[in-house]
Amino acid sequence: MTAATMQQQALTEATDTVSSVPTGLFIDGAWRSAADGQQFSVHDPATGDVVARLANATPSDAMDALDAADRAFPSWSRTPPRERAELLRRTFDLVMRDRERIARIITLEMGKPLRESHAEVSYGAEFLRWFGEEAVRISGRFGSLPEGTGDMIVSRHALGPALLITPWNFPLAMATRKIAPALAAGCTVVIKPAALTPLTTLYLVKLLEEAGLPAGVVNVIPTTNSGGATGPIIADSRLRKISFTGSTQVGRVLLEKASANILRSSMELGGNAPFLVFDDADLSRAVEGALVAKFRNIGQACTAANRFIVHASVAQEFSRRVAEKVAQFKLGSGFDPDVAIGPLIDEAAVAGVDELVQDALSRGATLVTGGKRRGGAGTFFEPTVLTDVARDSRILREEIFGPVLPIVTFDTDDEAIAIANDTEYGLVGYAFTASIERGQRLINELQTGMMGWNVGVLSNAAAPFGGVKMSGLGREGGAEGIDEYLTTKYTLLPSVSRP
Ligand SMILES: O=CCCC(=O)O
Repeated sequence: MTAATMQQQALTEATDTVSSVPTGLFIDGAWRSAADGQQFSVHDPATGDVVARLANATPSDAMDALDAADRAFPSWSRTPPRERAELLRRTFDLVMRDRERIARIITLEMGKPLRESHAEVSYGAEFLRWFGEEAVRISGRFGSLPEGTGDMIVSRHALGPALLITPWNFPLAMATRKIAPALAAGCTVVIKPAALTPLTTLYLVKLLEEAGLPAGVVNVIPTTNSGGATGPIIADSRLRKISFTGSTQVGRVLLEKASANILRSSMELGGNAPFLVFDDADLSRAVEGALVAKFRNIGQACTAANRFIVHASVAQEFSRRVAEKVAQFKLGSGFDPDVAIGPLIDEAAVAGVDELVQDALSRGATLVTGGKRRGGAGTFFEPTVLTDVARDSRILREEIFGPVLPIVTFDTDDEAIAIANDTEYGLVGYAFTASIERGQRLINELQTGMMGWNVGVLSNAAAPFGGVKMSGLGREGGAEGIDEYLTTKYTLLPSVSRP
């Protein structure tokens, strides 16, 4: 079969799959249309075509969702952890059963190449399995006061109803990374998926329903009126937790709103990841790492390497090898099996990336490959490599969120670390060096929540994902992920004399 035939067949299958995605809101265990009957459209970014029309949740729907989550909380938080775990495990099995369908939905609504959508399904499903396993390991402790006058019990409890706001770039994984720990902890949720990519979440909720989800435990409110729908929920004192993944700008607004009721808040915000290549690095491994750290998800990941900081003695060779590979990347529909770079999510994304490239060029950067948007239908930007990027270029300060790889050089370790830390963000850093001492120094001195040492991708359900500085608050995944949905209670009782 030719690539074109395979692409057409995959697109047809995806369109068929979308017809099995519910188009309503899911509130209190039932699918329904929006209170005012309004709908909105979801588009395929590769063609601009409308792929679905969905109910557009109103503020009144949103409050119904919170009511349902609040009503369900007492019973769900007392449901035995093993039962909560088994619901998550059954959902994991159903996601794996339907992985082909889910991958197609992701590519159709978000644009990434189908093989990357498959990788997202595996990655996203793991949060269901991992937190199912964590649900039965929520523990406290017992101790005595140092004075011997009392005994203390430290217990942990589900926080209450949680609002989860997810982004468009990993429509499955960002939903499971929040829903799974919340449910494992005993919290109930209202989830608002990104209006650009709500189909994957709706399909996931259909699977949760099939797995036996009790009414009200998960409620979904796709909407184009994000602030209008979530504002009243955040202002309601029954809500006890907010978890958001998205831009620092929006995170700051949500934190301000959340401060009114002193809400427990998890914020997974922007990044500006440095990618350091030292003179002792294995260059083949560094090039391989650079390609995945930059071009995974078409560069649209908060973890995407944003600034390539390369030792002057290897910069020319590194740039040559990277550019040679990038120039071969095929740009096109994610359903084409040969495509490495799909469309950006929308017009605004293309315009934003273009502006950053133009700014860098105007300050003297050299364009090695790519550099412009592709004409015709869809929102495509060529995979691009820039060298000699001036330090004051916007592209080194702002999150690119697109397939552009800018390279700067350094001479000393001190200089490399200073450049890497010269940002308000601190999500992840990548470092390629064979030196253990240098790696250890970087662990201590890179101002980030995560570090990839000789690897270009590090996301995993078992790992605590999160940042420092303006990259956010809290951790998702790992043993730490469930803590975000639990509160700690200390109880003191008089000590009794023990033998
Ligand atoms: O874009 C944010 C999430 C990226 C990831 O989980 O690897």
